[in-house]
Order: sequence, then C-alpha cells, then structure tokens
Amino acid sequence: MSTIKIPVGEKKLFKKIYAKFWKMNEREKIVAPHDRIIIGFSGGKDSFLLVHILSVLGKTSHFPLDILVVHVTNKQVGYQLNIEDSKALCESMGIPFITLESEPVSKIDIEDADKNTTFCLNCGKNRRRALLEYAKEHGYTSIALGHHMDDVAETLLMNQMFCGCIASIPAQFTTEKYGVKFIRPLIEVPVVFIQEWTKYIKLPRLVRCKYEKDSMRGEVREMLEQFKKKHPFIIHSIVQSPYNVKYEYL
Ligand SMILES: Nc1ncnc2c1ncn2[C@@H]1O[C@H](COP(=O)(O)OP(=O)(O)OP(=O)(O)O)[C@@H](O)[C@H]1O
Repeated sequence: MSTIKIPVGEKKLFKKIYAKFWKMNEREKIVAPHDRIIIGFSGGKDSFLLVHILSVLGKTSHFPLDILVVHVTNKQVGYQLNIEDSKALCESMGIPFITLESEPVSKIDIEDADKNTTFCLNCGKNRRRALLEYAKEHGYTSIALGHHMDDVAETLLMNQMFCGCIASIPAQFTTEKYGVKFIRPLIEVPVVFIQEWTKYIKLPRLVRCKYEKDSMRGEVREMLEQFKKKHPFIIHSIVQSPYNVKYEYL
C-alpha cells in the first residue's frame, strides 16, 4: 500500500475534526507532551483517523509524543485485518505497528454467544487486558481508543435500556490495577465527519467480527441510524443529557 494522499477537500474537513479534538483536549487535557501512547487499532475508519490525528499532533515541535499502533487479534471471532497493509499505512505516517494476540474467550461464553451478551463483553475485556498488560510492561502512559460522539450516545442509551443506569464512556479514565489511562481523542467528533473524511481513503482490508451486528450495541446503533435520518440533531441531544439533569422531575 502506497503512502496515503488525502484529497484537498478532506484536508479542510480534517482541520475541522482536528479543531474539535484540540478544543476538547484544551479542556480535558487527555494528551500531554511527551506522553507515551498506544493506539488501539481495529483497522476501521475511527482507528485510522485516530492514528492520523495523533501522528499530526506528535509531529508538532511543542507536542512530542511516543506512539505505537497495536492491533489485537482474536482467532475465535473471525475478524481479520490485512496486517501488511496496516503496517505500511502506519509506517507511512511515521508510526510503528505491532500485533498482539488476546486470550481466548472461555467455552461457556462462546456457547452464550447466541444470547449476544457475555461473549462480546468478554472478548472486549480480553482485548483491553492485552493492551493494558503490554502498556504497563513497556512503560506506555495511555491507550487511545477511537470512540466518537455517536458511540457515546449509543453507550448511554444501551446502559439505560439494558442496564438501568446512566453511564457512558468518558474522555479519559485511569485503570487502578494497571495505572494506565484510556483516552478517547475522538469523543467530540460526530461519526458523519469521520465517514465523510474516510470516504476517499483506501483503508486496509478488514473482515469484521461475525457477532458485531447481532450484539445489543448493533441493535441500538441500528435504531439510532433510523432516528438520525429524520432527526440529525439527536446525537448531540443525547450526549448533552447527563449534563442537564432536572432533579425535580426524577
Ligand atoms: N482488534 C483491536 N485491536 C486494538 N484495538 C481495537 C481493536 N478493536 C477495537 N479497538 C479499539 O477500540 C475502539 C472501539 O472499538 P469498536 O469495535 O467499537 O470499533 P469501531 O467503532 O468499529 O471503530 P473502528 O472504525 O476503528 O473499527 C476502536 O476504535 C479501536 O481504537
């Protein structure tokens, strides 16, 4: 895969996306100069944008960063990434790329896969553990994930609908056990911007997880997609809701 050429129109859009990241970082301080960051790379559009944003930031003289891109494999779920293309893509941005293998999900959870819950949760947990262990062992301070604004809305709704609580995914969160921080630089970027920006970019070939569409997240995502067609503002509205609690009506 040759070095990526980003079309001019996309450069403008990238500036807009970057400004959203920068503004959020000014407020939340999730990334600081000299941080050592692992980027969790699935191979999809969000991961790719994340690599691009942090590579641009790390190249500015006042914000040196030590970045490593990591893809975690799991043979059970059938997602497959073209490793060579991904490596070439990251290296074209001046960032090293490695893969790690996650622990398999236990047999009981595989049997439970039809119920769509335990398997996905455990697969995600094992993936995060693989990233955390590597980060701790090699002295990385943070793990960056490509969740965006629509993921925040999705998670908020999922928790309300299936768990009876109000919780989502924060911009940063430090794990007590590992002392490593998860960061989400795209948390204030709506997915439509990412879809638009990656429309013209040839991403590495990726076979997605076979359980992805059937998960609860998949169901909530589909529902939101339907609503968004008619009411594009609902994502902003959902994301704002925890900051606007009307206690007198609870
Ligand atoms: N196999 C993996 N290895 C490393 N990190 C991963 C992997 N899968 C997901 N991640 C990280 O977790 C984030 C959220 O995962 P999720 O499966 O929800 O991806 P997504 O929303 O489809 O994003 P993407 O467009 O990057 O695939 C990704 O953006 C990425 O940072």
